[in-house]
Amino acid sequence: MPEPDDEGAGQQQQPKAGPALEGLVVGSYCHDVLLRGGRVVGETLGGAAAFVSNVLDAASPPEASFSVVSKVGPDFAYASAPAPARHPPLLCPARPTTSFHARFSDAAASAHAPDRQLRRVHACDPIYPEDLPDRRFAYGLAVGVAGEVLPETLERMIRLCRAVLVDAQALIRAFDAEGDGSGAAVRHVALEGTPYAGLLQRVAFLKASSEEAPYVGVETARRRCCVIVTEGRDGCRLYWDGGEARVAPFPAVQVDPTGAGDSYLAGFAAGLLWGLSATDAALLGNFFGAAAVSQVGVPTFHPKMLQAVKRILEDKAMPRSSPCINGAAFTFQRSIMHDELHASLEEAARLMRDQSPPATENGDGILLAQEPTSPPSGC
Ligand SMILES: Nc1ncnc2c1ncn2[C@@H]1O[C@H](COP(=O)(O)OP(=O)(O)O)[C@@H](O)[C@H]1O
Ligand SMILES: O=P([O-])([O-])O[C@@H]1[C@@H](O)[C@H](O)[C@@H](O)[C@H](O)[C@@H]1O
Repeated sequence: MPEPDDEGAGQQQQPKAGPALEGLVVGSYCHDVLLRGGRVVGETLGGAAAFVSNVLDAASPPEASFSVVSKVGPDFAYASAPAPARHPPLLCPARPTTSFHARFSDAAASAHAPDRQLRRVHACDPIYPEDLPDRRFAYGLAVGVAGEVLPETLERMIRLCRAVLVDAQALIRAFDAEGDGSGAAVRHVALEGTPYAGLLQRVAFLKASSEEAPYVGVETARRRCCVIVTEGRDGCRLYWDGGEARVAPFPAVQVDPTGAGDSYLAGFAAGLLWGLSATDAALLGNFFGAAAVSQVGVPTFHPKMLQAVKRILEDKAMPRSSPCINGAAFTFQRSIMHDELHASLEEAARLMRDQSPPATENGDGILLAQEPTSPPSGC
């Protein structure tokens, strides 16, 4: 696992030490407009920073903390929402808040939402290296959605953080302005051809959806860092140099796929913070990804469900001093308690489902409710 990378830092001032288990989340909050069949059916707080902060605040170990570096314009409409209120963004007075239109077809029903057509309508300023706090962190999450995490910013994150986890959408998105005022269509470019490719060797985990995976080049990337491919309702797979694992999902009735990948990555990071191996931590990723799709926008978690999850993690996780996110090296393989952990979390997931009203198509609902998925047999 990479140490905070001091490459080239010799001639620069060394960053100060930070709290033992402090994380750094880098990516901007945004405005999301959800359209179904051309009709606006939802306007919500968005941006990976919102979904990630939501899960880390809910599921991190008590001794962990994190800072968020995010940028918004004076038009930001969600300053009082829990995540931005707890982790205030930087204000860019001369720029609009980043905003996306997520268009779904009338018949949208897929967990991967391949028919989710994204358009970036506004983009706030990028996040520059100098915007990052000058201190060391146990881990960093590079979670840009609109290209705001620049290569030089990711490079500085690598120097500041003991381990960096990256969402591929921060690296491989391109934006094709249509010129008709409807914003820029979001498409993907091959990671190998971007300025980020050379940084992969110094990243600990790279997460990509199955739609993004072909642009990442899993077989090449896995030789540089652990690659996680999320597969919607089918869970996820981990690929590292020397092994791979499939991790079963949790049942969910999908009403809005937005933020599933973001919530997954935050749940995964929280699992590492609890001392779980990467394959076991992926269960927590699947758990919070499933929670995210069960609600429109940034999900709220029932306190009883969170209590159950924390009891499980306190009971099953390794002592936090174990070599994981703040140790010498990551453990990738599933542990002997993997299946038991899945079963316990599934019990907690039932609490969440019992507490939230069934998803229905009621005009305000984003997408058709889906039958809860029954997880396939273990890996
Ligand atoms: N319909 C669903 N049912 C259960 N879990 C889901 C569903 N959709 C997503 N998830 C969970 O969220 C994770 C991320 O979702 P995915 O759609 O693959 O990512 P992204 O949002 O980046 O496209 C999945 O690996 C899975 O664990
Ligand atoms: O759904 P997901 O891929 O995990 O992440 C989403 C981004 O892809 C999207 O650009 C943004 O507008 C949403 O708020 C959310 O962050």
